[in-house]
Amino acid sequence: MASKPRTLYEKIWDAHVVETRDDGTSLIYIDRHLVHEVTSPQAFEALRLAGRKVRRPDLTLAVPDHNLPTTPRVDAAGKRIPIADPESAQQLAALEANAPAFGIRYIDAAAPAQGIVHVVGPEQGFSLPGTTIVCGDSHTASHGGIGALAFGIGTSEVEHVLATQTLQLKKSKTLEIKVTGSLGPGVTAKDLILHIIGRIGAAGGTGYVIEYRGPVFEAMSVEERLTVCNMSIEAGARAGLIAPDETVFRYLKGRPLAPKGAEWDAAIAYWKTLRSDEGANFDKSVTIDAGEVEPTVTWGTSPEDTVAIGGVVPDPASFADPSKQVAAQKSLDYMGLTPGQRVQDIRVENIFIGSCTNSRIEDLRAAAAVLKGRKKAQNVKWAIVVPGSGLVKAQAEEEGLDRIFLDAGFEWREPGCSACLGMNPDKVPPGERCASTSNRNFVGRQGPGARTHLVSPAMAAAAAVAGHLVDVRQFTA
Ligand SMILES: CC(C)[C@H](C(=O)O)[C@@H](O)C(=O)O
Ligand code: SF4
Repeated sequence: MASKPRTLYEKIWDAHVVETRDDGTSLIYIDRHLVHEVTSPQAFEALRLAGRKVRRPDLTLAVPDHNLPTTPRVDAAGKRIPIADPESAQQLAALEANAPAFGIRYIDAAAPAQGIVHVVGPEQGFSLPGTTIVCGDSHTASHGGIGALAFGIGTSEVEHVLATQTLQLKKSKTLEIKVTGSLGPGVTAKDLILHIIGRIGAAGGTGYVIEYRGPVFEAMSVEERLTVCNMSIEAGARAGLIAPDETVFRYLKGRPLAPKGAEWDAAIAYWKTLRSDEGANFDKSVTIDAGEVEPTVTWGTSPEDTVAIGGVVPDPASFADPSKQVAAQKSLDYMGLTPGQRVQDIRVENIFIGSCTNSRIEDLRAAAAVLKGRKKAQNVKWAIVVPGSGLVKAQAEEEGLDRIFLDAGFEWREPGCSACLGMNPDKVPPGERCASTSNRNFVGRQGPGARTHLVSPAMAAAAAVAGHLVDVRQFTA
């Protein structure tokens, strides 16, 4: 008898179940564990107190990213410049000490391969198709872009994975997001995922693992797929997945930690089986026409508060749900916006190009293509580009992108999370606006009182030149 058709999620899940208990929870084997400085100190401390070791240090990779200032990390003499903020300095010191003490592979803050953990994983070939990947970080969903079942966990779970290489989990439901047609010129993966979240809502994916399906995703580069899956968590989903294909295999081949030789051939043979079977059943399915997607921005304080660039700030009364009406009014008050205001009239004083959503080489190329030969507007006080990793930075410099950014009036920084969240010195001042390529526009996310508009890299670059949110297609037409 033919076996029941399974979704990609079910295939990866089945391959990792160690045991399932009567209450429906399962013990899942974890293939890869990424560790950063913010959510790991207590986990290591607990192991130390219990006298336990890390079960599989070889499957664990640590790299600092959140708290590091993006200013130079070594002085002219090659000496490390200490971090001024005591808490950040302490967390970095803890990771620097814990990694060698527990035998874990560590990428130093000043090493060329350092970067945002979700940029580093795929880049090093640590994140692989069909693996289970966890990290004490919600945007671990990113790695779904290479076909891994990847999701964020809490600090106590970080400890559990370090100690046992397993995790207790309940199986998620499956949500198919099918995108038909193709994206128009100037419309990017970021616009698409913002549009999707606008459609299904910030809780639309709660309880689900999303699989993104259709020709649009098949045509995407790995970088674009990572952008899409990165924001699955902003739709409330546990994880996001795109079936791995030749594009992914080509991307991974030869990466430092990817399999080699016969192991590579065996891996490819397995990875080719990683797609949802014909007739596999999803618990829910949503279809979106790519042709309807415009360059998209957010107007409020939830990633679901999206609007096409040609649109207007919505009237809270226009929402059917009374609680959404209240939330929208609060958002508008915080954002300093009025209903009916044209989105293109919203002036911005800050531009942030970076974060695990949009700091890979293609993102920087897209922004530089708009900025080439142009300058940021007078009213834009602060514009920074923060490459996702040292390798991205080096590649961009080789291509001369740094010159384009600097000539346009941008700062060119060291890799890290930067202004994506206010945990390091890169902050947007209170009451000011930022066109940001990051993934969260929450109250205070980029600093107390900061007002965030989420956009694609090309849209951020266009806003820098115009001094207000603007349709990038005016620049590229
Ligand atoms: C600090 C970290 C735990 C947090 C996360 O889990 O996502 C951060 O990366 C974020 O983006 O808000
Ligand atoms: S770049 Fe932003 S979203 Fe990504 S891990 Fe860092 S803080 Fe979280």
